[in-house]
Amino acid sequence: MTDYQAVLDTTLSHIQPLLLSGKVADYIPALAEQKLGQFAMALHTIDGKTYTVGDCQARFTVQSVSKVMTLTMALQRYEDELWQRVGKEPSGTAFNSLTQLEFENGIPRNPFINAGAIVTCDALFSRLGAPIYTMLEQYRRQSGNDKVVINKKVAQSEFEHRFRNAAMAYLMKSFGNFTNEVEEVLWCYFNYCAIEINCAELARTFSYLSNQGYCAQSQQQLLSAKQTKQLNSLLFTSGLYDAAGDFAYRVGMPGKSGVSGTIIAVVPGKFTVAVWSPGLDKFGNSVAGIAALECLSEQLNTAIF
Ligand SMILES: NC(=O)CC[C@H](N)C(=O)O
Repeated sequence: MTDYQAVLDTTLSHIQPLLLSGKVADYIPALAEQKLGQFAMALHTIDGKTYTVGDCQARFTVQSVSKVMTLTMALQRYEDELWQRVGKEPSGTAFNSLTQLEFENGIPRNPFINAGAIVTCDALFSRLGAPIYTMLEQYRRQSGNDKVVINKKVAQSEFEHRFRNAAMAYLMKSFGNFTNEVEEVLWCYFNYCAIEINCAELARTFSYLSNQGYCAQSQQQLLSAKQTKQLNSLLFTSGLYDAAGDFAYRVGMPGKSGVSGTIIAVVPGKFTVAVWSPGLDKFGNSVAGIAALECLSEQLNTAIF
């Protein structure tokens, strides 16, 4: 039996020298208030045990990790139609790039870059009566904490500085790839990004990715085993934007990062792990977070390959 606690403890001592590396995201003023030097990591096994290290009480916003849940909820409601509106290919560009979107006629490369998540949000928006509340409730159920909230200050700050994301959404609208009111969908997207959680809750929330689509916490089959395999494959190729290849090489797991400094990663059939440390590299990925996952993967020797 693997001693996951020992693995996490070793990981923490390994990444200590990196805790002040990188820069906090400053293009969203409310996120710029995060302090360097913080770290938390939690691993949730498919038999329901959670192991933690670092400051697992600390709460942070999920940011782009929300894109995984948005896609999950959209896949519950759409079949192939969704893939007419968003692709499955790695983008090789920054998460907020506009150029490729113009060249490719308003069809984003994949659901894990901003344009792709925003169009997926638009699709979901068309199918939900109360899209923000429904999403929040889903996090509450899956995380096991019915007090999970949206950080309204972050949501508001993102909305006030929405220009790039708004440009993407309007560009998609101009190509006929947007159904609802742009501003309403953006507000919904920012609220999804601003859901506030801690590492242990986050690992539990995404435990279905390691458990063939089944969330034991909420007792829901969120996706079929096949859909889960497909989603993990897309995360592997595109979850870390234009650093997906480097992450695949170093960590060897499907993963998704967010600009709050969080990353989730999955070993199917074993566990989901969540890490958080706010210092980001130039791609917008947590420096200590990637190093921690690399260290974890080396110790366990259970990457998927
Ligand atoms: N990479 C990210 O985490 C980006 C999410 C952020 N809310 C944005 O839209 O810019």
